[in-house]
Amino acid sequence: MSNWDNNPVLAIEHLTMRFGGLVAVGDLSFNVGRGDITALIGPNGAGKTTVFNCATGFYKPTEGRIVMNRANGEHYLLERMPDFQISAKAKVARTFQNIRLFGGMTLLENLMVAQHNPLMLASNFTIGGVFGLSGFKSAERKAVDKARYWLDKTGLLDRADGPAADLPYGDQRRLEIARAMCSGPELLCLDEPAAGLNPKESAELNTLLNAIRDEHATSILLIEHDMSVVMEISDHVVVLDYGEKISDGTPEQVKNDPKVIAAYLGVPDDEVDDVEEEVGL
Ligand SMILES: Nc1ncnc2c1ncn2[C@@H]1O[C@H](COP(=O)(O)OP(=O)(O)OP(=O)(O)O)[C@@H](O)[C@H]1O
Repeated sequence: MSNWDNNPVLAIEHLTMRFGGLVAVGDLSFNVGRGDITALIGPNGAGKTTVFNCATGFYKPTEGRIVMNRANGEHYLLERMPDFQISAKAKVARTFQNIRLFGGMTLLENLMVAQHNPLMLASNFTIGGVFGLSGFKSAERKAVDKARYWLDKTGLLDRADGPAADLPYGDQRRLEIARAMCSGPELLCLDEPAAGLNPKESAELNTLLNAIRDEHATSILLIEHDMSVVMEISDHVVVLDYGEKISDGTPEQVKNDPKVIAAYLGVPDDEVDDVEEEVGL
């Protein structure tokens, strides 16, 4: 039995999301294995971002359940939780397809904002911070250390005090990942992390994601169009087309699935062999 069936960190169960008459996601079920890198792939408009938006509290699904199984044995039904609790309690963090950093803030400040919840608690909701109580000071020191750790891990430490908006695109993408990691997630959801990266940056991203999985007990669910990234680092691949799952398995299984090839080439299943021969696959 596969790790994702045996030990799921996230279970998507019969998820449906309708926008008026449009079914963006229809009766979708799949698991994300604990400790796996899982890729959610599919042609444009297949429903990938909608799944992310449902799992991270941006959309309330029309139907279905999304269950987060934390390592401490707690279970959370994400479709019932507001987004700030999904991050704080269920320990799910995400990045966006279009980068959303605070451009006018420094890199370090961006990572401190991500730790707002523990800092607010340590400050007794501001009072402790204003009077400089020791509990707050120690929490603040820990938050700075954590921010510096992730800046180092993402190769951005030497720019810690510069504005985020001045970073090149690839660095901004890594800063978004560092910011998400500062919230201590057990599941990290990445929406097209390799988009716009050059081959060297893509290879560095692969190393970073492997390190996050292996050294920080964080499972990863990513949406990605770059097949070199997907095939190289994923343990598990789920393929969507028109809001439905058409394939689910190891990268090798999915790569050779005629339904997947047909969806990507935009041809019916029974014409796949002919088209493959034509394009030299
Ligand atoms: N807020 C919304 N209101 C109406 N329709 C939406 C909304 N969000 C998504 N859709 C529609 O749902 C379908 C799935 O979109 P979604 O963005 O989830 O696809 P995707 O697989 O992430 O695509 P891409 O790879 O292009 O990012 C599309 O037809 C899209 O137009």
